[in-house]
Amino acid sequence: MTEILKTEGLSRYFGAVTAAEDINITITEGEIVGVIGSNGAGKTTFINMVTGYLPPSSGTIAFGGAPIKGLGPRKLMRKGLTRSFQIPQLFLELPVIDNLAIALASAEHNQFQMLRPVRTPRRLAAADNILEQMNISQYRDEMVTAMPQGARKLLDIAIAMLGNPKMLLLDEPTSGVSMEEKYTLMDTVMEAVKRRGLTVLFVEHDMEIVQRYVTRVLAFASGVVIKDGPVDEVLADKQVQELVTGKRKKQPETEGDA
Ligand SMILES: Nc1ncnc2c1ncn2[C@@H]1O[C@H](COP(=O)(O)OP(=O)(O)OP(=O)(O)O)[C@@H](O)[C@H]1O
Repeated sequence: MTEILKTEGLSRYFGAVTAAEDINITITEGEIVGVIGSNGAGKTTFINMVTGYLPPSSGTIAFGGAPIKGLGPRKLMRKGLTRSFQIPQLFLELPVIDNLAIALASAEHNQFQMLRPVRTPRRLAAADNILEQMNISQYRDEMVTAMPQGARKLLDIAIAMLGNPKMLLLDEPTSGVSMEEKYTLMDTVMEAVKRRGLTVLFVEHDMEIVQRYVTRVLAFASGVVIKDGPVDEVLADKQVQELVTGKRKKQPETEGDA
């Protein structure tokens, strides 16, 4: 199995706050990995460091065997590492098709070049293709504001998939999405992911979604990975149930405890 992402000793501090500390993980090609943890556990900090949005305080990151620490999001995108956001980063007052064409244009050029046409036939073809795969072609010429939340999430993930990445990091793909829309959204994303053979790491608070779509889980608490393993094993872990899923209450210490 080929290693695609490896972090060693990855840490990030904000003054006295330890947002992430000594994260050592290795992900192999084709894995679908869930990242779980309570609020403030360090999940987004970890994703931000890996995708070039936040410089680590220390540690190393390798993608496809090459060091990537210090590279910005755009360079990482060109190497095949992309992401989506908890709150979709979209131009709300532009048509869906233009959001895709602009994303492609800005990924292709070092600086967004205002005088070049954005809607080229090649970009439109790529955009139409991904809209179809994500089942949102019906919104092609609508403003983003006309889309329900689930469809906006799909558009944001479609943008992340545009440049044919090798690995996709999704920050809470189902947050803000209604119960009825959640499974349809995840089925659509996973079908596109499997068709393209992508490796995926996604942050998720909903344990039903985690159980249904991932094979491996990283559980974060207080900036540290407390458990990394197969989904059933991690979700059954006592410490994970106490600190992350809330399935088990932490037992009060008795007098005899040191
Ligand atoms: N820019 C920042 N400045 C200061 N502290 C920060 C900053 N970003 C994150 N933190 C702190 O780092 C810790 C980890 O935050 P992070 O956002 O990574 O957690 P999270 O697991 O993604 O939480 P959530 O599930 O709420 O999104 C928290 O204590 C948070 O307050």
